[in-house]
Amino acid sequence: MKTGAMLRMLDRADREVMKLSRADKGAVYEFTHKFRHNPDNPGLHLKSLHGDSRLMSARINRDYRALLLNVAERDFLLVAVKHRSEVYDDLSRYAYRINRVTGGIEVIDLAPVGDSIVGRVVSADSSVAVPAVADPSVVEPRPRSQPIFGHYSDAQLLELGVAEPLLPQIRALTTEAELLELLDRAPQLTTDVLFALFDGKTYEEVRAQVTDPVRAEEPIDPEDFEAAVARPATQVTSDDEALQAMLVESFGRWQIFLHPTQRKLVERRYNGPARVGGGPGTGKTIVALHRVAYLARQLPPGTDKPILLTTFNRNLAADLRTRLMALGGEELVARVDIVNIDRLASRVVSEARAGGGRRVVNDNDVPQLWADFLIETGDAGWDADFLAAEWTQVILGQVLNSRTDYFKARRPNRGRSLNRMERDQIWRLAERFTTWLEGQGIWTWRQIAERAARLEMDRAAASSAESSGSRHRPRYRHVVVDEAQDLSAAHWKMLRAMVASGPDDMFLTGDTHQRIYDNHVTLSSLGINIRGRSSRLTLSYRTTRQILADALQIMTGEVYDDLDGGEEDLAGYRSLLRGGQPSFRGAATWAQERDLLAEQVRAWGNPIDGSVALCVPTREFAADVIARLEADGLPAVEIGPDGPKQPDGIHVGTMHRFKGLEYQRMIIAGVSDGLVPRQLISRYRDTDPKRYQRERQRDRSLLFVAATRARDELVVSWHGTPSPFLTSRLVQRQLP
Ligand SMILES: Nc1ncnc2c1ncn2[C@@H]1O[C@H](COP(=O)(O)OP(=O)(O)OP(=O)(O)O)[C@@H](O)[C@H]1O
Repeated sequence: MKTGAMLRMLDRADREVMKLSRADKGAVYEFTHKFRHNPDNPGLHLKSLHGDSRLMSARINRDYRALLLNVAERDFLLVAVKHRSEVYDDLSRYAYRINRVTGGIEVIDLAPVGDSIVGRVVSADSSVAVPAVADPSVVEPRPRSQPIFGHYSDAQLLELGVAEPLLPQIRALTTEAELLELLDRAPQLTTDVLFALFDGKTYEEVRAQVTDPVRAEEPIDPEDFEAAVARPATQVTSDDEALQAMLVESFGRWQIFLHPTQRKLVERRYNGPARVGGGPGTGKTIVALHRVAYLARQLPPGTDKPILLTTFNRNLAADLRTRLMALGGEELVARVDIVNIDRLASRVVSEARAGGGRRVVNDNDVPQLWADFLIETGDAGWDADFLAAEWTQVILGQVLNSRTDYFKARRPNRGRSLNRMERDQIWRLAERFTTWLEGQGIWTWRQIAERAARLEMDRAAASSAESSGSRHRPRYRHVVVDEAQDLSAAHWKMLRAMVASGPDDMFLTGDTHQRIYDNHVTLSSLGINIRGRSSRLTLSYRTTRQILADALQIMTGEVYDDLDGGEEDLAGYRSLLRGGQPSFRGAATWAQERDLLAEQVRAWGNPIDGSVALCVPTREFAADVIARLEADGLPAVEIGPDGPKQPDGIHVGTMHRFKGLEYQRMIIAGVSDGLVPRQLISRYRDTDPKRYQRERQRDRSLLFVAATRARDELVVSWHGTPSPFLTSRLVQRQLP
């Protein structure tokens, strides 16, 4: 006779468990272990409850009881952990239903709105105002008695996925405070739909952006709990190890509970390269990590590393390693090559001994090197900046083989066109420049990427020419790339050559709105065809709705690409988290602005636990801010190329350094005209308008990235005239 049982935990229950004392958490773990072994163990007191026929309770310890849904024979779902005094009192307060849209199991708290003390105090205040348009920062008064969702029929709300048992309460909502109270405990899809409608989205927009992405593909039987528990919309954990990590060790919810949209992307079989886009904080990196774990689970056993996980820079690669370790431990990490893209290229080059012992110089130095070269060789007539960009982006960037290739090359985003004679001159100059660099024993990361791409393409060609049993197998079975928007064409060519074309070969995550290095590519022209396999995440897990709305203002009027020649926007980008409005503060001078910063940090209680960061446009400003904080006796920690030098202290860094980081509170300072965007790009305004546009967009993205690192609070400050990226609506909110 079989004595064991399946026991899964619903994501909602884990929130309750996390609030328990260490000893009680331990008891929950013991309980789940025992229960799985034998639910009929008399010590567990498993029994049915009144109310819902599937609802049962079992004893965790003296004080706590587990509420379980019996989804099928010997198959249980832990839906809540309650103090024994609450278990019998409160049963009618909760309903357990299968959502007719997603097919997932939802726990619905039916407590009346206005029951909480906060709810009563706030909703009694008739001056409460509610926003009526897409920007939650815009507040317009609404008469107290008008129902908020009066324009929508029950059928419409249900079609959007709102939980049916909540309809009477939703109908009665008349104030924002009541809505917020209800949404605090409503199922996630209900919250998401109601917020979106409340923010002024149309019914059709909400259906397309919020509901459709989580809609189950098959028809839903609202009584079939066994099918429901297996759907991605029921966020559960089932294995002991995950549960133990949750209960005993510190863990991130992302390690266990994926949003249904995220899970679908992770577990899908793709017929070729796939791409996941989406705004900041929507969990693209999380999806990339889970995708790696998912792919690793399908691999035959071995000790090799058939999966490559790469990203743009060093600190992000280090962060991926840490998070992958948290997700799957040593066993998973052992099967994955985690390396940033430049280091990968440099490894390929050293393996082939193609580096010739040259020292690598920073790509930012290339314009100066070109200028030196032109002076030394007396070649007038060409602008060093122009040549530097043409060399890096077109000649090296596209891995052009010959002058003939260069004659034919497309030069997207490069501004002025070049005739054949000019191309001939540039090609020859580039050849001489390369020799000149070599003579000095130096080369650039761009050159390394180009060399590595060439080596890998040759390797792939050799392997396809050889018969089976070839020495040259593709390096990887799967390639997963995070921050894909920042890779250059040469990087893509190298990666393409490292993995054989086929199902699940490449998985890319990234957001072109966050492109902060000047790399623009069309993937299909590089042999990476993502057509029909491109998806987008839209729900931010990081930033509040208020921060997000202001960050989106920064992006006003700009057009972004989809890495494949088309356009992409942030439609549907939203958050369910709430907080205060970001503050905007202007000062007359930089010295006064620094005082403002110090005052703000003081107002936050001078927290030095690494939860606060200050972001500035240049290194000089960073040095000034560090000095100012230190004058106040505060430990300031610079964010270097490998991330913050220490976890504690107040972190200070330039905008570029903030990619991939997250802070509870952030100040972005020096957001002044002439600094953001950088003054020096104005020289391209007339001479090279396309370049001007590109550089301006890049600076805008830097500010957007910085603004979306803040989880709870954001302050933006400037001195003199504010940056043109701050719309008048934002500047008008300036504090005195
Ligand atoms: N399913 C989830 N459950 C809980 N937290 C999540 C989930 N998905 C993402 N997060 C959290 O949201 C935050 C942002 O996630 P992540 O870094 O993956 O976003 P991203 O889209 O890569 O952001 P960016 O584009 O800004 O780099 C992280 O703190 C992450 O832990």
